[in-house]
Amino acid sequence: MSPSRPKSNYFVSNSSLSSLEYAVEREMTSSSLARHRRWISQFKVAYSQTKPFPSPPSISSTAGRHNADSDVPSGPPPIRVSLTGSAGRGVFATRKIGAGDLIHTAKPLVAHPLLSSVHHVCNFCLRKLQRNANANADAHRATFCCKECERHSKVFHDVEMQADWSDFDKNCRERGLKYPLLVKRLACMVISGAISSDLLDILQPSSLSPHMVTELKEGYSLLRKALVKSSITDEQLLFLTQEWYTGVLARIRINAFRIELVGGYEDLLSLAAACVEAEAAVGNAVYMLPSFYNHNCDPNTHIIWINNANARLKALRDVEPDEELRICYIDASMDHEARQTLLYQGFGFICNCTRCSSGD
Ligand SMILES: C[S@@+](CC[C@H](N)C(=O)[O-])C[C@H]1O[C@@H](n2cnc3c(N)ncnc32)[C@H](O)[C@@H]1O
Repeated sequence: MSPSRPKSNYFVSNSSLSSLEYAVEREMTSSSLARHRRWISQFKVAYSQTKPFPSPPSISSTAGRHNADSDVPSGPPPIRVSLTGSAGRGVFATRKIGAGDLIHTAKPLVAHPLLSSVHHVCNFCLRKLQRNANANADAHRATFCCKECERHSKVFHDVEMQADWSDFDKNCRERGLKYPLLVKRLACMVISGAISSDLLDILQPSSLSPHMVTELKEGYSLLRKALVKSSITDEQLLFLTQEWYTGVLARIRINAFRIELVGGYEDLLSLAAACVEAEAAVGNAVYMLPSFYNHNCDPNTHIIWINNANARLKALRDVEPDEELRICYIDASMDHEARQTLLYQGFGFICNCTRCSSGD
């Protein structure tokens, strides 16, 4: 998604699913429920077929002092997904939530490091590596922060390793594209049998400009070529049509999060440096539940990443039961006109939040 959302399942826990499903069902009329049954069942598929990022290994002083999962509340998250009046589906509080409370965590459906970060972060969870991967090591070998991430990455890594991605990556690098990398990873996950090719269908797609469609055709052709040249069979590639590629990219564009880690003191310093020097992000990821959060320029919720791509949704102020939880997709410090332009060009809507309505 560019402009990137606050610069993102594997998901919440399994136990949360039943309560989420219950909350969704309770809110829907029978006809809208029928329409949404498909995505409810896809929640189940995704929950059962994808593995969550593992808990971080023991925290070292250089990796930061926070344990991203240490204060994860137990039990189902206090939210439900239902239709809003004017912004499609949204996430609502089911009870009072206090300012600063952790609402829920979410693990990526798919994550990928930026090409400039591949040797600096874990190829699975995007955790910063203690030391950069050995520059002399095989440039094609992915790096992982721990054995567990290496094991979990089997859902895409074995397939990724069979193909030569140099042309595909070169195209992304030259054009500054990051979302095709997520599509490539998803395609490898489908080929390995870890996910179904329609996993992202429940997410809202963005519309694509003619320029994007042209760019996309090239990305599709390079992806297909790389896989066809490898030992992947024609049968395994049946799903990989241009229509599939376009549908996935259109959903990623509007639902992906740009991940900036705020681990420890060192990360804070590098973030500060990145503000003036270069890219602060380490990668991009798509989640399920966080994709249903709508935008507000004065949000009551925010999403943060501490040590890795596991997202944490936190309340910024007290939230009442049934109040919609909204995050800010863009840099809220921009002026009114810049925010409106970015939201319209990136997400296709005109923001009429209280702040925008007052011209602030
Ligand atoms: C990430 S999705 C959010 C979930 C989405 N409403 C759904 O039904 O899946 C982003 C899309 O939601 C809608 N949206 C989000 N915030 C909005 C807002 N403040 N006003 C109008 N539409 C909004 C826009 O269509 C936007 O492209």
